[in-house]
Amino acid sequence: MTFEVTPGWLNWYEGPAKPRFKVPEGAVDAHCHVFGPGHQFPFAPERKYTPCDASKDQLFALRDHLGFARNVVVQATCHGADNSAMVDALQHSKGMARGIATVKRSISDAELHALDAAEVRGVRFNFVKRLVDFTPKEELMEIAQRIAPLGWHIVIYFEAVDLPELWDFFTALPTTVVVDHMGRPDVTKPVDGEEFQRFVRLMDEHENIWSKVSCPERLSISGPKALNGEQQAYQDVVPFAKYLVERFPDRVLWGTDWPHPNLKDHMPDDGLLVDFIPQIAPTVELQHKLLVDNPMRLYWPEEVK
Ligand SMILES: O=C(O)/C=C(\CC(=O)C(=O)O)C(=O)O
Repeated sequence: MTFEVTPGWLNWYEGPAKPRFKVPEGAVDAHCHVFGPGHQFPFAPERKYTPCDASKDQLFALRDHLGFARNVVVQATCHGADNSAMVDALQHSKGMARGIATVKRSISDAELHALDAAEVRGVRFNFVKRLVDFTPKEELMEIAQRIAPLGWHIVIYFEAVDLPELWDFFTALPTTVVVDHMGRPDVTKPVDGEEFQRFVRLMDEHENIWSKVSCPERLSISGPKALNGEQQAYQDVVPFAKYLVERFPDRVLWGTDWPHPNLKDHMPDDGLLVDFIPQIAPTVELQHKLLVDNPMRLYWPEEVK
């Protein structure tokens, strides 16, 4: 099957810079995706966008180029609940990738166990309205109850304005909960303002809630963009991510978000995105927790003594 990309689609950046920041040995890119290739792993009929292809081999080449050791491959909504492209990536990673799946209530126990055997370690619940149709919360809670005994966790994606309405559901989840992209704060509002502090309170009051301090390129309004060698990219996002890294050093994760679906303005140079990390994790100790200790504890606990 061949697919036409969504009009205006930006392809991922080819030939990224070699990062100046050397990530610690064993670093994990804890948020990235694979798309297709569409002829091998067709995109889902219910998808809200059609991306360009972004294969596992291209993902692993980027991992090596950036100096990372491992990936967490997150099921993207363009593949719906057909996890086969993501699972194929895990199976070709030589144990260096783990996955987050999307599942429906109708999934059988045998299918869940097959995903577990393929090194999936969690499910993603997406509440971003432009990306998915609505799923009733009782269905999601039923899925949560079924995956909890596997030792899996739940990744949630939502926008900051929706947190009040989702709060009770999130805080009732029975597993570790990982929030994508800091709950998508509006970075034109202050760090100590009501909206971001609501998110901080969520993490303060609930020790099972973690955050990815990822996606400055998606959240930034004023830039500058991670292009053309820029070493001080996305200044408006730095205070938000740094705040979380310093306040919750043991519950933060970082990922490239390659291949950066649905960006409209520019496609970042992934090498320069890696150079963003020391801005938000200024010490060697914080960098090691963010890039190695925390993701290893969550995704490869059997390797952590
Ligand atoms: O890549 C991300 O994390 C963010 C996405 C895409 C997405 O979540 C998906 O398709 O599943 C976005 O904001 O468009």
